[in-house]
Amino acid sequence: MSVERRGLMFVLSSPSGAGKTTLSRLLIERMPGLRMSVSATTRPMRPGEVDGRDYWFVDQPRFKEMVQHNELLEWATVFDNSYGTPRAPVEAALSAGQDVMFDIDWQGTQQLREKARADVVSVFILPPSAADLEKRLHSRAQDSDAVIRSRMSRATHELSHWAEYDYIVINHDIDEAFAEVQSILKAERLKRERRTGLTTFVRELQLQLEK
Ligand SMILES: Nc1ncnc2c1ncn2[C@@H]1O[C@H](COP(=O)(O)OP(=O)(O)OP(=O)(O)O)[C@@H](O)[C@H]1O
Ligand SMILES: Nc1nc2c(ncn2[C@@H]2O[C@H](COP(=O)(O)O)[C@@H](O)[C@H]2O)c(=O)[nH]1
Repeated sequence: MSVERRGLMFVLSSPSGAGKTTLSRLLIERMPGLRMSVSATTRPMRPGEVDGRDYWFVDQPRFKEMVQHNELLEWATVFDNSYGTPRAPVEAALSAGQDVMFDIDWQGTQQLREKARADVVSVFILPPSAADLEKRLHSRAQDSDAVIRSRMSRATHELSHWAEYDYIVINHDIDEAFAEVQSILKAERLKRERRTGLTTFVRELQLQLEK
C-alpha cells in the first residue's frame, strides 16, 4: 500500500571520474519514480553524448539568458564551462511526487540546500584512490590528456567539500557502491516527514481499530 509523499532531490557529487554518471544511470534504470535532472552546459559535447539526454548543450549567450530569466534552479562555473539545472522540469517532477536526481558539483549542491534543505539528500562519491581516479578518467577515453590533467588537479578542491554531504560512498566496486546508494534512496523515501499521506493513513487505521 503506497502512502503519498513529497518528492526529494537526490544529489550525487564527486571529483570528476569517481563514478557519478555510472551510478546515476544504474539508479534511473532500476529505481522507479526517479527522474534525472538534465543540466544545461556550455561545454562541448563528448563522443556518444546526446543533446537533451546527457545535457542540454547551449552557447554562452543562451546560458546567460537562462540565468537572467531565472530559468535555472542553480548554476556554477566548473572547469571553465557553465553548468546549470533547468528549474521547470524539476519543479514539475517534484510536485507530481517524483524524486529527481542531480549530478552536480558542490557549488550547485550548496545552492539547492539553501533553497530547499528539507528536500535535499546529498551523497558524495569517493574514488578508492588517486591512481584509480586517473585510470577511470583515461578509461572513459572521452577527454584529452590536458582536460584529464586539469580535472585531476581540481580533484583536491572538490574533495575538500566531502564533509558538507549527508552520505559518503566509496566507489571501489560498482555493484557495492550501487547497492549503498540505492539503500540511501530507499531509506530516505521512508522518512516520516516526507510521507505526507501518513496522517490520513494512521487516522484510518485508528478508526478501524475503534470499530
Ligand atoms: N567502480 C568502478 N570501477 C571501475 N571503473 C569505474 C567504476 N565506476 C565508474 N567507472 C568508470 O570510470 C569512468 C568515469 O566514470 P563516470 O563517467 O561515471 O564519472 P563521473 O563522476 O560522472 O565523472 P564526471 O564528473 O567527469 O562526469 C567511466 O569510464 C566508468 O565506466
Ligand atoms: N553546479 C552544477 N554542476 C554540474 C551541473 N551539471 C554537471 N555538473 C558538474 O560539472 C562537473 C563536470 O561534468 P562533466 O559532465 O563535464 O564531466 C561534474 O562535477 C558535474 O557534477 C549543473 O547543472 N550544476
